[in-house]
Amino acid sequence: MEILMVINPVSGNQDKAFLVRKLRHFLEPKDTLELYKTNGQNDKEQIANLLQKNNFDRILVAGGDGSIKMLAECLQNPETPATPIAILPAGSANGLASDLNLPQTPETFLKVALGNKTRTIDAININNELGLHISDFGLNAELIKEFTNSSIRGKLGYALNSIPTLIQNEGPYPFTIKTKEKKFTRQAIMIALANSKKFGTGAIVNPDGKIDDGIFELLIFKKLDVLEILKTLNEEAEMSKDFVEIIPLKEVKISTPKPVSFQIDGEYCEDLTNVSAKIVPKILEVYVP
Ligand SMILES: Nc1ncnc2c1ncn2[C@@H]1O[C@H](COP(=O)(O)OP(=O)(O)OP(=O)(O)O)[C@@H](O)[C@H]1O
Repeated sequence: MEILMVINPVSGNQDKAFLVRKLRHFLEPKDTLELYKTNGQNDKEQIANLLQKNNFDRILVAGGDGSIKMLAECLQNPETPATPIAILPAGSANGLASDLNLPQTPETFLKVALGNKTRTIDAININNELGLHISDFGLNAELIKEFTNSSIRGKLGYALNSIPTLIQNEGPYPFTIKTKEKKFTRQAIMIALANSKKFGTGAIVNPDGKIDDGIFELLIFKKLDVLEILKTLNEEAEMSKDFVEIIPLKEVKISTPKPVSFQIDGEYCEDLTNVSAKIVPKILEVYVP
C-alpha cells in the first residue's frame, strides 16, 4: 500500500511525531509512506502535485477539520486522482472525527485509518469554499475569531475566550433567509449550516444531521442563552427546541445588512453580509470504524 501522510504541525498544539512512529509500527515491509508537513501557505498546490506524480492508495491526515477541508478542496481538482482519506484526529476540536464516531486513541484510530471500511460524505459549497462539518454566521464565528487570536488553545482556551465575546456580543442580528420555496426573516444570535450532527465538543446540536444524506440543516439560534451555549462544551448535551429552529435544505441564501462574523469548519473566514450555500452530495471518501 502507498500512503501519503499529511501532517499539520501546529493543529491542536500537539506534537505528531509519535503518530508517525505508531503508524510505522502498523505498516508492512511492502508498504510505502511519504510524509508531507503543511505550511499553511500553498499546501493545496503542493499536495495536488504529489498526488499527480504518485499513485497513493490513501491519504492519512493528522490535523483538525481545517486540514481535512483543505484536502477535500485539493481533491476537487479534476487532474488530482480521487483518493480516499483517513482522519487521524489531531486538531483542537475534531468535529468531523467526532461525527464519524472515530475512536479516540492513536492505536484505535490508526487501525481504522488502515482498515477497509469507507463512507462517502457530502459537503456544503459555501461562497465557493467547501464546508464538511458545521459553518456559522454570528456568535460562534466571533468566538472562533477571538480564539484564533488567543494564545490559550484547547477547550479551556475556547471557554475563557467565550466570556468577553458573550458579554460584548452585538446580536441578535437581523437575517434574511431565502430558500427555493420562501423568503423570511429571523432575529438570531447565530445561523449555522450543519452537514453533521455534533459540534467538535461532541454536543449534539443537530439531532437529524447525517453527513451523507444529500441535505444540510439550517440551525437558527434565536437567543443568547448562556446555559444552552455552555452546554455545547459538554459531550452528548442536547439543545432545547426553544433555543434552536432547524430547517432541512439543499440550498439557501442568507443576508444581513451589516457584516457579521462567519466561520467554516472551525476556521474564521471574515465578516460577511451574504452567504450562499448548496449541498454537494457524496464528495469525499473517508475511512470509518
Ligand atoms: N505550518 C503551519 N503554520 C501555521 N499554520 C498552519 C500550518 N499548517 C497549517 N496551518 C493552518 O492550520 C489551519 C488548519 O488547522 P486545523 O483545522 O488542522 O487544526 P485546528 O484548528 O487545531 O483544529 P480544529 O479545526 O479541529 O479546531 C489552517 O488555517 C492552516 O492554514
